[in-house]
Amino acid sequence: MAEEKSLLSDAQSRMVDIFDRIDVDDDVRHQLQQPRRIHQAAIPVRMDDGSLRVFPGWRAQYDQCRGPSKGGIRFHPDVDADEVATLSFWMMLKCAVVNLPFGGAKGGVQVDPKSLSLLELERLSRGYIRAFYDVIGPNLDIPAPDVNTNETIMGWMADEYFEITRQKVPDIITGKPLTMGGSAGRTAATGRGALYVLGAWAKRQSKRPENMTIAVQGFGNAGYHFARLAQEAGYRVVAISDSKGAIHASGGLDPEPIWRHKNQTRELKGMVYCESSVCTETDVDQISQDDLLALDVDVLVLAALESAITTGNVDRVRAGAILEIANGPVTADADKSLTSQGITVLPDVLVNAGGVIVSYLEWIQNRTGDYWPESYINQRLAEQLVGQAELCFDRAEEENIDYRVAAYLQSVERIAEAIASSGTQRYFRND
Ligand SMILES: NC(=O)C1=CN([C@@H]2O[C@H](COP(=O)(O)OP(=O)(O)OC[C@H]3O[C@@H](n4cnc5c(N)ncnc54)[C@H](O)[C@@H]3O)[C@@H](O)[C@H]2O)C=CC1
Ligand SMILES: O=C(O)CCC(=O)C(=O)O
Repeated sequence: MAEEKSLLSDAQSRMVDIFDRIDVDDDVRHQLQQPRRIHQAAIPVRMDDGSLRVFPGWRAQYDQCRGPSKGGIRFHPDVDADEVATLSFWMMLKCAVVNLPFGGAKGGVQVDPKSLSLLELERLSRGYIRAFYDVIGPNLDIPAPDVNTNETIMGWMADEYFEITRQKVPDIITGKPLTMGGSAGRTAATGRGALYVLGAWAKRQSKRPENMTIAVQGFGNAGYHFARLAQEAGYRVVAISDSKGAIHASGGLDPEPIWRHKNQTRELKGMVYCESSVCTETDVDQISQDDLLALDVDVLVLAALESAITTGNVDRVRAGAILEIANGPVTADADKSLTSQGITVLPDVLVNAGGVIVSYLEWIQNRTGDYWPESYINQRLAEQLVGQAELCFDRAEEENIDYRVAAYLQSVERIAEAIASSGTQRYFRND
């Protein structure tokens, strides 16, 4: 079955159509078929009880032809080399689609971070940098947060890098705490950017936020900030899920108190759902996570993990459009099915690029020492992301192609140009 392929082959299968549509040199095709490097390490961690555990970790660098590679670090029990490589491939496409001077990378550790104490988590984070400090760098490969990592972890990692290299180089990692050179606006940037892309698309469709309902799968950094800002912008957020369960209220949910409650109890259930007049507790139903994906809403937001929609559940989707905040939440075969059902998909490489755009702004601030207020960051984010999204939307309309194909074309054309500019002999030196 197609969906038993590795994640990377599934992701790569979308490139066939792209290469058929543009005149790309064979060298480029070959170069984009696999990551340039995947570094792997065993990361030893002394546990609080004195025992030693060793966690496998990876850093994949897909391509660096447009600049140093960029991408987050994920802590999750399912992380493996295939997943990290695939995420680095999507990072490469993402940075190019929004025209950042970066290639693509991603890192990960196979671990359940919820089973670690805070000190164990810090030792693991520092261990990751000890394992990979010589293959990352401000001009080489710049990590950032991803699933189950956050600004605290980026702070520990940056500090470990400073200790090893004896250099205060804040541009080594983005998504850091403000006190260590982090950028205003980075924490909410992925959700905010996704809202900007949704808004630009909705405007083209003459749809108004007040008339649109939204269900959000995944209530972490990206999903929460998206839901909060969407509600503020007038959209009605009617359902939210996380890894433990899902809640639904047709009158609308209030993301902020739900987030506070979740942070205190780690659960979505049993809380005061609304502080505003959106709904009362009795209006809220507990539903299954699968049922959230089948809700009849205007926009289904996928903000959890890869392969949320597969050929196994795609027929249940009733939303008018899908907003992909997660990386790779729809498999290639499921994507074809959505297109044939007439369901619009706003693709991950564009929708979730707000995070890396603000990471880029953080990197610039670190390199210049000139720090900017959040209002200016959000303005730059909007200009860069919406500007590039409009180019994709225009192309999709002009060429009658879906948004993912338009985004991939925009990206691959830029990458191919950079590869061409690097010359044809760089892999053939006798060194
Ligand atoms: N944090 C960032 O800046 C960026 C994140 N992304 C992508 O967005 C997605 C989410 O990332 P973050 O919010 O940072 O991670 P996070 O770790 O903060 O949150 C992930 C959320 O997904 C939920 N989840 C996991 N499995 C689920 C399931 N089966 N059903 C429903 N919910 C489930 C978790 O409970 C958690 O609420 C990932 O695909 C990530 O790669 C993309 C661009 C940037
Ligand atoms: O902020 C960054 O550099 C990368 C964020 C990330 O991992 C992603 O966009 O998937």
